[in-house]
Amino acid sequence: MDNVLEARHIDKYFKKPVLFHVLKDLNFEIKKGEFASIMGKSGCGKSTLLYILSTMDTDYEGELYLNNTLVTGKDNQYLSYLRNKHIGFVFQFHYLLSEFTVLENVMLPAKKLAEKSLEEIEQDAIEKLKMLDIDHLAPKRASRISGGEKQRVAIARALINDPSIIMGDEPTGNLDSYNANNVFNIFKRLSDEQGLSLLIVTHDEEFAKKTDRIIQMSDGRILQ
Ligand SMILES: Nc1ncnc2c1ncn2[C@@H]1O[C@H](COP(=O)(O)OP(=O)(O)OP(=O)(O)O)[C@@H](O)[C@H]1O
Repeated sequence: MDNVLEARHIDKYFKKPVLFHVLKDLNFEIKKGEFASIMGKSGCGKSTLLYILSTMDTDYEGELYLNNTLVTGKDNQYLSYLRNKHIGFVFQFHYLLSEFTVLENVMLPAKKLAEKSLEEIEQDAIEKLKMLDIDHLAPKRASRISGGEKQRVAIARALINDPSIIMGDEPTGNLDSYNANNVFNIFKRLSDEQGLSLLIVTHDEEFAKKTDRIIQMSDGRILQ
């Protein structure tokens, strides 16, 4: 099996203020190298699903597999390690540390993982920045670069531990069409050339149409 991510019978309830069945028997998988998008009206459960798939929310029913390993029921320490090693995140807002340099920001998740020397981590970070054509930004403070550049730095940071999958919540939501297209092209290249899997929540239909597959959600379900 070549599935990077597999969701089986995922149900989620919010218990307050009233019992609310937000995700209803979701089943799907993301294959190695697949570039998928999740679309659906506001409030249909996209972000809730992404929290579960990224192992940040463990309060759900059903099973979640990452790289064919069951992650449901594992303890927080294991999940935190798993997230850092196998999942790269890109959000609508970049969450870079503004007083740190671009290079330092990209290095952070690898420092947290602590599996390589600082020299190796720095080399890896420069390599990721080169891959995204922004190595010239390495010494700049994150507060001193443009919005489009910040999002590319956030992608470099998401790639630093060579994850199996990139998950994004509206990663182009805050960008103009030129920079949004740029981000799409980077994702496409990562999937085509490096076999990286991507799962991106988006409201941008043009973006979604160009991905390999649109997972369409409505009222907590996946439409076939
Ligand atoms: N912590 C919570 N407690 C109770 N209800 C919640 C909670 N978080 C979200 N909801 C509700 O669950 C539903 C799904 O929310 P979610 O944020 O997943 O939607 P979404 O599809 O990502 O929306 P958007 O496109 O606007 O970001 C919404 O009706 C929301 O109000």
